[in-house]
Amino acid sequence: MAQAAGAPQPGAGPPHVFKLVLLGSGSVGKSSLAMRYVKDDFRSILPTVGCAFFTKVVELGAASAKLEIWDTAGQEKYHSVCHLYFRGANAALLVYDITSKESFRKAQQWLADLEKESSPGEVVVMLVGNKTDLGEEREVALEEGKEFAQSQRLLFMETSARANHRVTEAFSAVARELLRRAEEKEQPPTPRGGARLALNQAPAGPARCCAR
Ligand SMILES: Nc1nc2c(ncn2[C@@H]2O[C@H](COP(=O)(O)OP(=O)(O)OP(=O)(O)O)[C@@H](O)[C@H]2O)c(=O)[nH]1
Repeated sequence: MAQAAGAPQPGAGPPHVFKLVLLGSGSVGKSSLAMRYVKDDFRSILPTVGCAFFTKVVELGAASAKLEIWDTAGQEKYHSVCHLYFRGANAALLVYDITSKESFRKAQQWLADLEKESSPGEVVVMLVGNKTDLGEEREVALEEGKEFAQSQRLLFMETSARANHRVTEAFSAVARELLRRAEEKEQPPTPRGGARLALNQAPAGPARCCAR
């Protein structure tokens, strides 16, 4: 009998559930990225008040992950409230607008705030430069984003929610890294006390940059 689309494979466990927060200044496109990813839609959205919530199951080969996506308000007046949403986050998309140097500077502050609320390396963070469709107004060079991400050992990608450029790739790359860490945690300890990466340890080697 044909299996319903999206039904779990026999023997596969329930999907891992991960909390992912979208962080960044007002108007950088956090809600638009979430809307594009979850509903494949782009439309004018009012500024977020507090937080919006979406879920999406990502199929990655034999494994699947359920992302609980928390879209936080970027406007300064909501800043203090946003800290509440950081708690228990497994991943963060740290979004800036490539046409706004200020939003890039603020992303660095958001990272510092996130680090205050979590142990080092505990959260998978991807730096996202959004609005690549506005290339002519670009204020933040691709290299600047890449270099900052590398220096902080973050994943990195440039996207356009409007043009649907690399949005799914960004969320999928984060989900893949979350699953990789979860599977690593589930592995039995290696014999003879061999070295194994701690769950909260970033993988060795340079940060994986996915920018185009
Ligand atoms: N050109 C272009 N505009 C975008 C893109 N993503 C978002 N926008 C526009 O940027 C504006 C802000 O988008 P939002 O998604 O509301 O931004 P936000 O970061 O969620 O804003 P807050 O809710 O205030 O934190 C809207 O006018 C969007 O249509 C993009 O990739 N390209």
